[in-house]
Amino acid sequence: MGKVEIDYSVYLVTGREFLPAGKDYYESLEESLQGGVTLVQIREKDADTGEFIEVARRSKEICDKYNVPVLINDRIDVHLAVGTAGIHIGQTDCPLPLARQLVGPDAIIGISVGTVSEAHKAVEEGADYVGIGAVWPTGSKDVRNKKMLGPEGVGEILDILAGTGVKSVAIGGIHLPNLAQLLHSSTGPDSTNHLDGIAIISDIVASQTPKEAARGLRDVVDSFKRVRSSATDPLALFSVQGKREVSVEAFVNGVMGLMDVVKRETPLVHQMTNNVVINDSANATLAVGASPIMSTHPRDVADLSPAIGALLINFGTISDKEGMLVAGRQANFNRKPLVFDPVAIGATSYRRETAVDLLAHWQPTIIKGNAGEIGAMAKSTEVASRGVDSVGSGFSNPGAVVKALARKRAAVIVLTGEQDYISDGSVVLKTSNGHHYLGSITGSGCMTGSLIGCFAAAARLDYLSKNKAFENLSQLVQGDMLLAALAGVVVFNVAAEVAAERPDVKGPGTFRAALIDELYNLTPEIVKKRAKVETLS
Ligand SMILES: Cc1ncc(COP(=O)(O)OP(=O)(O)O)c(N)n1
Ligand SMILES: Cc1ncsc1CCOP(=O)(O)O
Repeated sequence: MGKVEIDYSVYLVTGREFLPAGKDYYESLEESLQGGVTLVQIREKDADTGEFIEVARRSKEICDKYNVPVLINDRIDVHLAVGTAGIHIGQTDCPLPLARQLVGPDAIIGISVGTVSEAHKAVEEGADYVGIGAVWPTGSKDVRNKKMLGPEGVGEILDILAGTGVKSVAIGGIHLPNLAQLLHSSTGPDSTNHLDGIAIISDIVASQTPKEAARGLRDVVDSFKRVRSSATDPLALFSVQGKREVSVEAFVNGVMGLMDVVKRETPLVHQMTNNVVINDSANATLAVGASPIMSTHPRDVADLSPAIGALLINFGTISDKEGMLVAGRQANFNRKPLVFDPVAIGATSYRRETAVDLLAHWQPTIIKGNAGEIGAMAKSTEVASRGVDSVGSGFSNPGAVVKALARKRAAVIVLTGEQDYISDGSVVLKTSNGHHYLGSITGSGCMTGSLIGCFAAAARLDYLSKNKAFENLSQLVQGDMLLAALAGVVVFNVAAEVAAERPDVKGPGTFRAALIDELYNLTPEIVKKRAKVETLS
């Protein structure tokens, strides 16, 4: 007979105890199938054997109408009694080799894994698929004593599965707002090694409208898979109008265009930044024509999210972690660009842990840092940091570092320094503007982050004014975020050059004031004349 062909895209794990009041289980199951659930696991934690068999039998009848296979949680006897496609077992259930003997070669066996070594064992023992989790906290299972994997942990397990033929779903705390983040951030750098699907209890079962809930999840998974299988643009993290022209002229023209858009649209740029630079960042934002809002309270940032053009999270003084968690999640949910500036991330273990925690909860669109910060993000030992500064001579091949990190993180990476390197994982740009005074004032990197936020907001608005919203539902944001990052870097550095040349600028103090003036006075034509941009790939 052979194994049943399984589509793991949206895998419903049932749970009668999570149904909303008054909702019938079988009705909910059928609606979720109509919404696009591709696989169902019957999970009955409190039912007697007879009741479990009856629920599984009736559930299978409904699933058969939609050609959707059924698996049984834990209970091999129920699987055999009902004749389902297979079973799902946990680490403390019947050992996989014994389960295989009992169910035979054609049954599907899935096993839960939460560590790399469990994944290795699952591969060796011939699992058909693994359920990787828990990704995030969940109310549907007691996982309090287990380490939450986050998307990065899921990615580490996916690396083990590469080339083995073992399929994968992630489980635990997955909902529509964090789904695109999970899919992108768990994917390996070569873009082929991604989740086959997601396993869901509450987002579907606890919904009054399971059909819509399942449909929403399925649309995102489908578009993610479509984009990932496209040979032309495997990353496709954000939308660019038409095919990108990779030429210096096109990029500089694009920067000029975004300068106009910021002035015209005056986007609101929410900045959670450190208290050393807050005033300079707000003034730099105003100077280019955008509007800053520097709010930090978790309740306030959640309310703000729908209204903002972009969010900047700069954790220089890390005092607002709760607010940063909420703001980032909301930005992902509302599909607003999120610029992450992991200031001095390599300097302390608290900073590293905070970054890991933040990145487990939201997906940045653009990550900006100096060599020490990007080195820490890339887990490179080539460049170390001391406080907020980098030490050492820098990366031997900075272009390769930003490109690899962009692919790994599914984000645009900006490496600032004497030369700046920017990549979306496909194109690498190098810019060489700026002035040494920038190293003599505090907050120049932070202001660059703020401006990247302004241009990211503009890029999104520009895209939305010319295109339909979200044709590709797995994309995190719309608009050309590589261009936005370039604009932030070039505009800031060109303004610094112009400011430094002024006769009234005598040193860092006068330079700082002149910098804001020159950001304010900067025209696209000046940028065109002065921009030193190269394409490296
Ligand atoms: C697809 C999928 N992945 C993981 C689990 C969890 O299984 P287990 O660890 O056995 O815990 P229980 O579900 O039995 O509580 C799952 N059920 N499905
Ligand atoms: C069964 C299970 N195993 C790990 S997390 C989990 C619960 C998933 O439920 P939800 O989708 O509601 O978070």
